[in-house]
Amino acid sequence: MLEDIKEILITEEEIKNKLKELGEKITKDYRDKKDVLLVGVLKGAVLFIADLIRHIDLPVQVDFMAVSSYGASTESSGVVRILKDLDENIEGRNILIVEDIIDSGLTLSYLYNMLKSRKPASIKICALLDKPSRRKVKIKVDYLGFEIPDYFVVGYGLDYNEKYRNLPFIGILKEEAVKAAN
Ligand SMILES: O=P(O)(O)OC[C@H]1O[C@H](OP(=O)(O)OP(=O)(O)O)[C@H](O)[C@@H]1O
Ligand code: HPA
Ligand SMILES: [Mg+2]
Repeated sequence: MLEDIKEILITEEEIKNKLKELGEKITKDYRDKKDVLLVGVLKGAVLFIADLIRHIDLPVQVDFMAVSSYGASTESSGVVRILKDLDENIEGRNILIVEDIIDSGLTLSYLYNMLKSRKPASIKICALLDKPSRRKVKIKVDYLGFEIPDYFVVGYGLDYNEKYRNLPFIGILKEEAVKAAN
């Protein structure tokens, strides 16, 4: 796996420090809110949400949605497929969507609008990575880890063709590795 990585963009240590910062900010902002539900977006956000909730000092609940739009490509198909919906009703609840990356923005824009139509009390977005140079639709991010340049990145939950999710850092994939998998 490591031989397919061109460069480490964000180290394990940098991720750890950022999560602490984000968790503290979320704890402060949501202190007076009741019924806070974190919605993790599978599969990419699994590592992020698992580590982030350990830094949130509030009685939050967690649910997941599974969506997929990339498949075995480095370009979004533009079609967001819902593979698993939330288990619970979100009407009147305070929703924080937790995503690993905002690239074209198509996934989050779709999810945000869909969840908003279910009448939550509030809805905000927390994303570990933002690649603004590739944006196709406007997204307002409330909590952001890192802004990154236009590279296809893997690790810490992010995959290419379902591989590399278990790397502990965020790395740039070598172009040969992209070709080899196709
Ligand atoms: O802003 P966008 O261009 O829509 O890209 C971001 C989305 O793409 C990836 O998901 P993917 O479809 O690869 O599913 P996965 O999380 O299961 O890997 C990523 O985890 C985000 O959900
Ligand atoms: O750079 C990326 N890496 C992995 N998955 C992604 N989904 C959107 N952008 C990316
Ligand atoms: Mg993916």
